Amino acid sequence: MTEFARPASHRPPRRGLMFVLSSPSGAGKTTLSRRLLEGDGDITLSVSATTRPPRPGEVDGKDYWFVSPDRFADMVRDDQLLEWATVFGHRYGTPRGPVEAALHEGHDVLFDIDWQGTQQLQQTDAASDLVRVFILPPDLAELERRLMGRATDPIDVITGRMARARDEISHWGEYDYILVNDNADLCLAELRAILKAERLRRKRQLGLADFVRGMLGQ
Ligand SMILES: Nc1nc2c(ncn2[C@@H]2O[C@H](COP(=O)(O)OP(=O)(O)O)[C@@H](O)[C@H]2O)c(=O)[nH]1
Ligand SMILES: Nc1ncnc2c1ncn2[C@@H]1O[C@H](COP(=O)(O)OP(=O)(O)O)[C@@H](O)[C@H]1O
Repeated sequence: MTEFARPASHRPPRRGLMFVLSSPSGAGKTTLSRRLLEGDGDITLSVSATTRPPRPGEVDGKDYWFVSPDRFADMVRDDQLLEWATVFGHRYGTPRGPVEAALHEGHDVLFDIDWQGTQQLQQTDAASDLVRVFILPPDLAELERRLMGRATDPIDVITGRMARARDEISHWGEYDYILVNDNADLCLAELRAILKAERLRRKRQLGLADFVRGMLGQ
């Protein structure tokens, strides 16, 4: 097959996009986002702030910024969060500074946030930069098996997460893409395909008109 290759230096600069992953707890978004980030130098994770206590193995500043309720309230008051919500009795929010800096530099940003946060981002000026992906489990029994198998939460917390799963899933219609995470390799390949195609959208190619004019000598 013939490839119409363009040298990278001839590519017009691109506008960064906001890649949102939501799912009921346990469907696999943390696993998938880690793998997506590993193989892609153009996208960075938005590390959320949360008042939830760290799970074993979670690292402050990498998985989350673990903050006190008072600190979180200060961040809200000082408008340091792009969006925030209460989930499972704890507060979670997206620090504004790192996201704005990454987008400004033309990098994409990955968000692991719930439907409430996604709705809030949708209402900002950045709505046209949003790509919203919802990840479904194959079924609810498998979701529960994954939460149990992850073994990071006590049984009452797992019960709470299962109770909220239906509510989270009911928001699937607010997303651009719906994936079923049955086979993680397949789901990852689908995520990569979405990201690749979204990056090529005309509206994200800054300076495209100049690029084409230059090509045509106009
Ligand atoms: N709105 C919002 N939701 C968040 C944020 N960070 C995490 N969440 C959501 O909070 C929920 C609970 O996250 P977590 O306690 O890590 O549990 P997990 O989803 O089972 O790994 C998930 O639905 C996350 O997507 C955030 O910054 N904003
Ligand atoms: N496709 C899959 N098949 C089987 N298990 C999976 C799959 N994807 C994720 N898991 C497992 O399910 C559990 C929950 O995944 P996780 O990524 O923590 O979910 P979330 O971040 O959505 O809460 C983890 O133990 C993970 O290894």
